Amino acid sequence: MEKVIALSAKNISKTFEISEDSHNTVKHRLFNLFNPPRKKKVPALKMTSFEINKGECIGLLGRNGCGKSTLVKLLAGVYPTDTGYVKINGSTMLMNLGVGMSHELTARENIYVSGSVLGLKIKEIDAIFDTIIDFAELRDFVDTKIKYFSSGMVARLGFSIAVNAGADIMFLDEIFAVGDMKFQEKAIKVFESSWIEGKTVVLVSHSMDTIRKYCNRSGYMKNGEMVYFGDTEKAIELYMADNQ
Ligand SMILES: Nc1ncnc2c1ncn2[C@@H]1O[C@H](COP(=O)(O)OP(=O)(O)OP(=O)(O)O)[C@@H](O)[C@H]1O
Repeated sequence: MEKVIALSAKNISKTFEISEDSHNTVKHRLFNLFNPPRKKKVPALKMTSFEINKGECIGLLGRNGCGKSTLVKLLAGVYPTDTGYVKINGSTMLMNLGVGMSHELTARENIYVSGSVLGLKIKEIDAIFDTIIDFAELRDFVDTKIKYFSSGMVARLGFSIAVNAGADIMFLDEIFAVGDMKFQEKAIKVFESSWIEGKTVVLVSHSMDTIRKYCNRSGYMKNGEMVYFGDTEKAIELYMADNQ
């Protein structure tokens, strides 16, 4: 079968500038009038390029803070890149714990907003609305603002929207940590039975079993750098060596 490119990242990078000392009280500000807060640059993603083919499931591995979430946010267009560009062929959706949800809106409103962002028409959202609510097991909370939800409930709603309204390219950041054990089993079942087929997936996970099971290629990152992008077993080997 001919390969179709779903996503191509060319020379992308991202550096954050953070203030080391916030000086946020009046006293602090007065005493530090001539001593402004120090800025620190965090190179969260150093220059990298790669391509992902349609239908591939790509794993992203690396220790805490190595830049995995920053990379998926750049690919999904949540952050602009400092350099280079990301070319996307299809609709995208980023899923992690609660991202993209507005806490001032109810579950119902969030479903309509997320569905519209994914390009669905109101009628199309109407058609999948009940399935989303039932899968998330949130029937009693349809018209409750999600700021009153537990983090697991928000995550379940996000997962259910992603499963039922899903985009062509899915960025899944530690999704199997969503909800309680019963929900996790359900999430894995739906991921395996229907979802992974035909979708392009970028999967961030600290679970080697998950990466090994689903990903044909993987990226291994260290200190903001994509050290390796290719065979999953090799990426796992490098990650394991980094954890010694
Ligand atoms: N919005 C932000 N503003 C400033 N610094 C940030 C921001 N987001 C991430 N960083 C920094 O960028 C670096 C990479 O963070 P990132 O969240 O991408 O790592 P990660 O590999 O996803 O980590 P984890 O496995 O813990 O989720 C870290 O040093 C982090 O402190």
